Amino acid sequence: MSTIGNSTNIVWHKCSVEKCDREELLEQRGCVIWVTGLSGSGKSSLACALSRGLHARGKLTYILDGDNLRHGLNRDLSFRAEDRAENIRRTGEVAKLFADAGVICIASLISPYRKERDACRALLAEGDFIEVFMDVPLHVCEARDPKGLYKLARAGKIKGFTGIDDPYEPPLTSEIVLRQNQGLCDSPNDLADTVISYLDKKGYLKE
Ligand SMILES: Nc1ncnc2c1ncn2[C@@H]1O[C@H](COP(=O)(O)OS(=O)(=O)O)[C@@H](OP(=O)(O)O)[C@H]1O
Ligand SMILES: Nc1ncnc2c1ncn2[C@@H]1O[C@H](COP(=O)(O)OP(=O)(O)O)[C@@H](O)[C@H]1O
Repeated sequence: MSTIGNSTNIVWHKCSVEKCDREELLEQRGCVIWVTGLSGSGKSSLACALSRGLHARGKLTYILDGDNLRHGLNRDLSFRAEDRAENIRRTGEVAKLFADAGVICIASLISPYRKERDACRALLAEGDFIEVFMDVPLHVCEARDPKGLYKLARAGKIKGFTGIDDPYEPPLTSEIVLRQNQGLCDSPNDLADTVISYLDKKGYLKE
């Protein structure tokens, strides 16, 4: 018997069908691709391009997008530091379940805090958490501003907006860093190809 969090007297129930069996069926390895970066850095665009690219190769993916999760699972959470931390924790746990199902799970959230991202990494086996840092400067994200949120934040109409008056802690040791090249950004499809090549090289797309 054990105590985990607030649950007491709970015992893990193991099934004879395991992750490796599901992976054999799917002909791929389950993992989490964690896409982090400022609002407007291209996380959702990359996630979609990646999902499309992998789908075309016959690989099963699922996207956990911050904005979308806040419509359901995380609808009770605000953008206060502790709620962002809980947002990331929950998403990390869900992503872990998808990876255990054998799915290539793409989580795209601002996830501004290093500590919480690293805690999500720690939930997965070595190598199964692949952090992708959208290293796009604030001024580029702000110029894009597709939802007009930076404008509102600059006008003081949104408080605690990441990059303006709320922190973003860039990753120090991401598996993949996607940044502009001589002031130009590759297209989402080209960026997705970089991630797909990484997955291929690491054996996550085994036929
Ligand atoms: N205060 C504040 N700060 C940052 N972002 C804000 C805020 N308020 C609303 N939004 C919109 O919410 C989207 C980010 O949600 P996330 O769940 O990814 O954020 S976090 O990981 O909990 O920090 C984010 O979406 P993206 O632009 O796709 O990143 C914003 O559109
Ligand atoms: N690689 C890219 N190059 C140029 N513009 C991009 C790129 N990726 C996304 N965008 C544009 O930037 C804006 C924000 O993209 P989005 O994927 O919604 O970012 P995020 O999910 O990080 O907020 C959108 O207008 C999108 O069309």
